[in-house]
Amino acid sequence: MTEIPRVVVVGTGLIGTSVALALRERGTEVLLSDRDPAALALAVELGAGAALPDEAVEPADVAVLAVPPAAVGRTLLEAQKRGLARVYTDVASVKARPVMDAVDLGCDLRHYVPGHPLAGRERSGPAAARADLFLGRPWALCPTEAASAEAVAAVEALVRACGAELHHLDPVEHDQAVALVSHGPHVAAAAVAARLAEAPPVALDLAGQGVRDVTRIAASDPALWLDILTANAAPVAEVLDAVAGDLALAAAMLRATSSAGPDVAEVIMQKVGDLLSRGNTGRARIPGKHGGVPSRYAHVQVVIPDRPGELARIFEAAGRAGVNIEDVSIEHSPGLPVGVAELSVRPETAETLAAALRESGWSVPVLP
Ligand SMILES: NC(=O)C1=CN([C@@H]2O[C@H](COP(=O)(O)OP(=O)(O)OC[C@H]3O[C@@H](n4cnc5c(N)ncnc54)[C@H](O)[C@@H]3O)[C@@H](O)[C@H]2O)C=CC1
Ligand SMILES: O=C(O)C(=O)Cc1ccc(O)cc1
Repeated sequence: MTEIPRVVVVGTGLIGTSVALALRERGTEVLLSDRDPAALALAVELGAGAALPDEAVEPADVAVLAVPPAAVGRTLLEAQKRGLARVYTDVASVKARPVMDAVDLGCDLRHYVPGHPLAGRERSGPAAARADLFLGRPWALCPTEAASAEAVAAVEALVRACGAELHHLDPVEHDQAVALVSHGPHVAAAAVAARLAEAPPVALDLAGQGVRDVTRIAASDPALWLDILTANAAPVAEVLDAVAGDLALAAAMLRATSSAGPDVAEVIMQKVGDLLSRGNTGRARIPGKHGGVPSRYAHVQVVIPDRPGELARIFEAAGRAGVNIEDVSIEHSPGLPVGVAELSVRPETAETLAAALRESGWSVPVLP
């Protein structure tokens, strides 16, 4: 029997639907609600749970509010008025503002445990949801002093059921931390990606993995991120000032070196070298860099020629081998004759798939 038999999820976008899918796998009964009927219908179709009826329901163990930060306070108030659950949590990327809103609106703080999973994607909506999104990822809980021990324990059980790692922080400390590790980097990624908006095709054709890595999160929903940045403005501004300072110094040094003699140029460039070295140090301090994020799937990489129908043929070959493809991503640079498809499959089927694809003529690197 699962520790949390019944959960309500309000907001069936990327995060709400991912939470619901993760809990469904553990046998939790999930009721779903969203003001957007299409988002709700798709989440239900994906197997994330059943639609919350309009009439009164037996209170769930926990209600997860997975709506944008500015909507958390009001959504909490409405959910508590309806008596949707015994305990409430949210997943918003900022914590101090939603807590303040909840206080100002007179919400019941004893049964509210603010939370934030540090896992997500650059895509929104239920279609992007994944049951394994939170596996091994940090999930911050920021209970106020008013929160009851039982409420905290219930939300802790929900976080563990999603496979995430618990971190307890104060809301203000949380917001400063995420300014550094999430919100500041987001704006920096957007600034780098914005350079490409008007870049000539000849430059874009040369884009490799580096620029893709640095700009991936720049593809995120601007409306959601405006909400996040508005709610965490001062801490993010501080991080951006520091990044801008480093960039301005690097630009000044690069400009100076082009007109300096070789000896002076070497001294000037040392400043840029210092920044690159500090970058190495900072990057090395990110936990989990060796193990990466745990995933329940094995990943089979296939080199695919850039011609119509190639993916369909791979799927057919996988089907003939009796292997179900759980997910697929493609790395492909326009103009290059080949790309790499990464097929996510259950680990016990990876060798079968690799062998079947090799037999049909595809190049499949040896599995790790
Ligand atoms: N996108 C990400 O990678 C992450 C997002 N978060 C947080 O999770 C929350 C949800 O974000 P996503 O799932 O990415 O967004 P999303 O846009 O995919 O989903 C949000 C859903 O909430 C619904 N919604 C909006 N206002 C509502 C309201 N007042 N009442 C009921 N439903 C409402 C929308 O219709 C939408 O279906 C946000 O607070 C965000 O800060 C947390 C971690 C990661
Ligand atoms: O896409 C990613 O890798 C992210 O890290 C996304 C993300 C966005 C917002 C959050 O509050 C937490 C994580």
